[in-house]
Amino acid sequence: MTHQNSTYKLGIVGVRGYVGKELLAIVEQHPHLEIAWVSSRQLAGKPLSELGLTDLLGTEQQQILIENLSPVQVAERKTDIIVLALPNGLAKLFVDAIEQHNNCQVIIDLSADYRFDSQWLYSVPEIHNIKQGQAELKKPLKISNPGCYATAMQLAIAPIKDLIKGHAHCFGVSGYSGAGTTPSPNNDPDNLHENIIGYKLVEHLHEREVSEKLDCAISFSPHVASFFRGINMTVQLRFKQPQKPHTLFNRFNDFYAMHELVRCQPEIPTIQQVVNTPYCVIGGLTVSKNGNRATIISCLDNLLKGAASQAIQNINLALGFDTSTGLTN
Ligand SMILES: NC(=O)C1=CN([C@@H]2O[C@H](COP(=O)(O)OP(=O)(O)OC[C@H]3O[C@@H](n4cnc5c(N)ncnc54)[C@H](OP(=O)(O)O)[C@@H]3O)[C@@H](O)[C@H]2O)C=CC1
Ligand SMILES: CC(=O)N[C@@H](CCC(=O)OP(=O)(O)O)C(=O)O
Repeated sequence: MTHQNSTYKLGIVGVRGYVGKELLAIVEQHPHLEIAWVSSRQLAGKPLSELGLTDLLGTEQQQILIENLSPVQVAERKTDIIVLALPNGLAKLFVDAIEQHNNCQVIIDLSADYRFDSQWLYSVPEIHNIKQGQAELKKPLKISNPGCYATAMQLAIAPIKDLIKGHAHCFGVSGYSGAGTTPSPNNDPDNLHENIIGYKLVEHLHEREVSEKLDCAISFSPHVASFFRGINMTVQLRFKQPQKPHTLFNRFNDFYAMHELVRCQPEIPTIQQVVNTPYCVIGGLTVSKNGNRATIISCLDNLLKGAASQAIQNINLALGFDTSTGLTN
């Protein structure tokens, strides 16, 4: 039974990473969540203060030691919620152990490993419905958190997907934190200096993710640029029937009216508007004179609405809290 004054214990595997660290910062401010343990191989034995969140952590919390926990050690701890913030391909070892020990209510995986697995809930909370309090019904409730680009695309397309003819064409530009902390050409400062680089120009995993989850054909070309965080997603659409700008704009306003973390505006949104926030801003809707085509832009912070704050939205819903609990002041 969920109580509005309950506190749930949460553990993070992969706390050194960009997303793990954002999660820790949110949990520290959340009224119903508290950190039970955090795991990182490289930072094992170091105090939490090593992560540099000193404004958020009390003096005692700063001294909590980061551990290097094996899958079995993670599973043995009695923890209400376990968040896996690991690179793709590593979750299964942890998931198998957690399921065997049956000590936790919710597992949430940030990677792409379970996005197409019918045993897992996939949820952009404004589009796919996690029923409030669902964690009580199934133990553990397994949630696969959507990808960052995939979230930006789905939020920009969902309200008008039934009007679209052919593919929606999506041109995404991400900050280099999207490529994680493991060195690669896509997060190499020299490579990115004064630069923007396209990659996986067809068949990026998020192309399939959006086409399947939204049941709407899309094509997607990702790019990475020299800024650290944020995604700008420009979506070009053709319509089955000519459309008027105000009809389309009203669709967006109506679709997101009850969802405070998605904002619609006439102006073109920018990454500066969303960085360090849990919001997605959709705007700049421009329709051709004949009404046959339009372009729209969505912007979000890849580490927050694209990952950590969206995970918290899903955890909130699973536990029976309002989706934005702990994310807005
Ligand atoms: N960055 C982004 O914008 C987004 C990322 N995601 C997904 O979230 C997940 C985390 O991403 P991100 O934080 O960027 O990744 P990082 O590369 O920044 O961090 C990865 C984390 O996993 C740990 N780790 C790496 N290898 C292993 C291993 N073999 N065993 C145990 N722990 C390991 C690392 O810590 P240590 O080496 O100390 O153990 C680190 O804490 C990824 O699956 C990513 O695809 C999803 C949406 C957006
Ligand atoms: C700039 C950059 O490299 N971005 C990453 C997206 C990160 C993400 O959303 O990860 P998963 O969906 O794989 O969990 C990429 O294109 O793979």
